[in-house]
Order: sequence, then structure tokens, then C-alpha cells
Amino acid sequence: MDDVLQNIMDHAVAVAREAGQVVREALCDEKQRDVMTKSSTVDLVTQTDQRVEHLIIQSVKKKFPTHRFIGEESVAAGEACVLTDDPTWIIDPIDGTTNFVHSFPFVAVSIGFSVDKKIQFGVVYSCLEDKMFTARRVKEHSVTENHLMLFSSISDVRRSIIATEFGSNRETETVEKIFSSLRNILNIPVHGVRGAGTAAVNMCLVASGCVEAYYEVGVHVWDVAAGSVIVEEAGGVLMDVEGGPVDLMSRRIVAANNGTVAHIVKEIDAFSPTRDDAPPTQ
Ligand SMILES: O=P(O)(O)O[C@H]1[C@H](O)[C@@H](O)[C@H](O)[C@@H](O)[C@@H]1O
Ligand SMILES: [Mg+2]
Ligand SMILES: [Mg+2]
Repeated sequence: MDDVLQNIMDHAVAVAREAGQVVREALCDEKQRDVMTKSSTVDLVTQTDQRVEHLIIQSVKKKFPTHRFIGEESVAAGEACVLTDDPTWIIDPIDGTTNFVHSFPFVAVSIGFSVDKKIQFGVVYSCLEDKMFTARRVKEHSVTENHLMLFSSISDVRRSIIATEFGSNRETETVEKIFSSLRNILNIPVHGVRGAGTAAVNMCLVASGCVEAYYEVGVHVWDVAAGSVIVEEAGGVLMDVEGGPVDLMSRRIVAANNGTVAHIVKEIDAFSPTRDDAPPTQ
């Protein structure tokens, strides 16, 4: 199985790189950044998101015809978001669409691969930085092209930088919760709060030791599937925002180094968005 998995992962890396090239080219063409909206007026999608997801799925289908997919834009188009035991590619074609639309320079292609409902490997290609982050759920972990994972050993949360995002839900109650968590964390006080505008890159920043923790409520499984392995294989931990094991379908995540995770969880004003795998409402 090892060689088989490596073969699949090699394909994921190759197709992520190909997808990244499409994203870079699209950035120079305003038409390809024309905005459409999904769950809210600030939940953006472009024809490039759809095109890149199609490219990845078609490429994988040719090589691995029995594999299944959970893709952000396919789910937006009505496909079910159900993780089975079958080999499944979990794809975010452009993580950081808002960044892409505004040319804010952090945009990633994120691909997680799951078997038996466990993510086996993750590939995050931060395509404007041209950084490829990969990790496989075995002891080995690697970040190609010399992007070494330098995991943070800081355990004093007051010396930390915490990454988070504001998401795309602007309901008053949600915004209140987001700011309540942010206020608690700033008041610790931490050295700083940052956000790259992409969950996948934020998780790679944890794995690289650039930030001590990342948390968000409102993410989707395609935002965090790949990053989850990258963080864990770098030596980090994943947790639910109220403590306890993370559930990638729950839309809640904390990814952190060991020293700060407990402190961060204490400060988050948690809430529960509709799960990714909830049955569709009629
Ligand atoms: O750009 P996306 O693929 O839509 O992912 C975004 C997500 O929509 C947003 O809610 C999060 O705050 C970002 O961190 C994601 O990466
Ligand atoms: Mg995303
Ligand atoms: Mg996306």
C-alpha cells in the first residue's frame, strides 16, 4: 500500500502544481476573477475556482477511476459532502478566493486524501509564493523546495502569534462571537494576531513555526483536510475549539504547537455552524 499511496501523493503534488499555474495565470486576467457569490454576499467564487476544481478532478479520474471526491465547488453545485471509507480526494481548488479576487498574495491549492475516513496525506501549494507543503501520515514528513518545517517550541502563550480568520458569515451573533474570542486572545496578551486569508496557509504557518496556533469556526473540510496532516506530521496538535478531538466535518478547528493549544482553547467563544455532512434541508 505504501508505494500505491506514494504514487497517489505524487500525482496530487503534480496536479496541485499544474492547478497553481492556472491560478497564477488567471490572476493577470480580470475576467477570470469576476465574482459570483455563494452562502453570503462575501462568500466569493470565480470561474477560476470552478475551472481548477474540474481540472484536478478530471486529472485524478483518468489515473484513479474508482476514487471519490469532495470538492468545494462540486458541493456548492449540489453534490453531497459525505466521507466514506473509500479513497477520497478532498479538494479546495482555491483556498483564499477573496485574496485571489483582490490580488492579496496568499492563495493555495489544497488537496487532502482520505482512506477509511482518515486523512492519509495533505498537499498545500501556496501558488503565489511558489511553496509546496506536503505531509504523509507516516513517520516521515517533508516540505519540498527547502521550505523546512521549523515547528515552534514556544510554550508561553504571551510570546505567541495566533492566526485566525473572520470567515464569510456576517450575522450579528457570529460576528459578536468572533470578536469576543479575538478580544480574549488579544487580552492574554499575545504578541500578535495574524491571518493569511487562507485556512490552508494558516495551517502551514503553524507547521512552519511562524505562528504558534491557528483557530477558526466556520471553515469547511476542504479548507483543513490537507493542513491537518501537515500540522500533525510537523509535531503539532489538532483540537476542537472547546477541547477534545477535532472533527473535520464540524467546521471548528484549532491547530497549534503543544505549548499553546490549551491556552487558546480556553479563550475561544465557541459556536456550532451547520456541519459539512449535515443532510440537505428541503
Ligand atoms: O477561499 P475559500 O476556499 O472559500 O476558503 C476560505 C473560507 O471560505 C473562509 O471562510 C476562511 O476564513 C478562510 O480561511 C478560508 O480559507
Ligand atoms: Mg477554502
Ligand atoms: Mg476555495
